[in-house]
Amino acid sequence: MTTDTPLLEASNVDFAYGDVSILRDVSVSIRAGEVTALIGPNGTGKTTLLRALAGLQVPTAGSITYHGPETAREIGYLPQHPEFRPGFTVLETLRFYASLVGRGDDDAMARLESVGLADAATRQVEALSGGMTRLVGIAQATIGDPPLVVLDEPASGLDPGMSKHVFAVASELAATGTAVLLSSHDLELVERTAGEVVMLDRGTVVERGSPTSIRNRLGVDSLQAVYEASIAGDLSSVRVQGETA
Ligand SMILES: Nc1ncnc2c1ncn2[C@@H]1O[C@H](COP(=O)(O)OP(=O)(O)OP(=O)(O)O)[C@@H](O)[C@H]1O
Repeated sequence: MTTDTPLLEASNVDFAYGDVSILRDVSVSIRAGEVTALIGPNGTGKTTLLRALAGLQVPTAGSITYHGPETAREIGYLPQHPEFRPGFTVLETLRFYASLVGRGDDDAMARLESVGLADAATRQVEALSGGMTRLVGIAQATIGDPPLVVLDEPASGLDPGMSKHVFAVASELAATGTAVLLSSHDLELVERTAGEVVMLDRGTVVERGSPTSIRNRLGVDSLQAVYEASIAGDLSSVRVQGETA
C-alpha cells in the first residue's frame, strides 16, 4: 500500500446521541506514515469522532472503511480517560494486553521503555499518577504494532517534557509506517508534529490540510492564529451541542 491510499476513510459521517446531533457530514482520510491531528474546542465532537473511527461506536449515517492489512490488532486506542484493572503491576498489565495479540513479555517491556516508564514496571497500576496512567495507556495502544494508532489527548495532564516526548513517540511511530491519529489542545506541538490537521467546530470540519498549507491559505503565521480565525463565536465559552437555550 502506498501512503497515497488512506488506511482509514470516513465518508459523510453523522453521529447523534439520541436526538442530539454531534457530528455532521464529517469526512476524513487517515494515511499510513503520517500523524493526523484532530483539533477543536471543548465539546465539539473530537472524542466522538475518534471513537467512531476506532470502531467503538457506529455512526448514525455515513461510512468508515479500513483499507489496511488484516492483523491480530488493526487499531490501537488510547481512551481520553484510561483506566486499568487494579491489583496488577504495570508490567503485568501490559503483558496481559501483549498476550491478547500473541506478543510476549519483551514487547510489553519495550513499549514501557518507549514511553519512558520502565522504572515504574513493578508499580501497581492503581498507584500511578494521572500522567503515568496515560503513558501506560499509550504503551498499551501500541502493543501488537497496529497499523493505526488512535490517541485521544495523549499529552493531557503530562508535564511539558513528557508532552514533547509523547509527540516524539507519535512521530517515530509514523516514521515506521504507522498511521497515527491523535487529538490535542497543544497547538504548538500539533503544528510541529502533524502532517495533516483536521479542525472540527460544532461537529463539522472547518479546516484541513498540512499546517503549512492551512497557514498559507489563511495568510497567518501559526496554527494558533488559524484556530482563532476559524473557530466561530466566543472562544472563552463552551458551545454545548444540542442545547438551544
Ligand atoms: N454519552 C453521551 N451522551 C450524550 N451526549 C454526549 C455523550 N458523550 C458526549 N456527549 C456530548 O457530545 C458532545 C461532544 O463531546 P466530545 O467528548 O466528543 O467532545 P470533545 O471535542 O472531545 O471535547 P473535549 O475537548 O472537551 O474533550 C458534547 O456536547 C458532549 O456533551
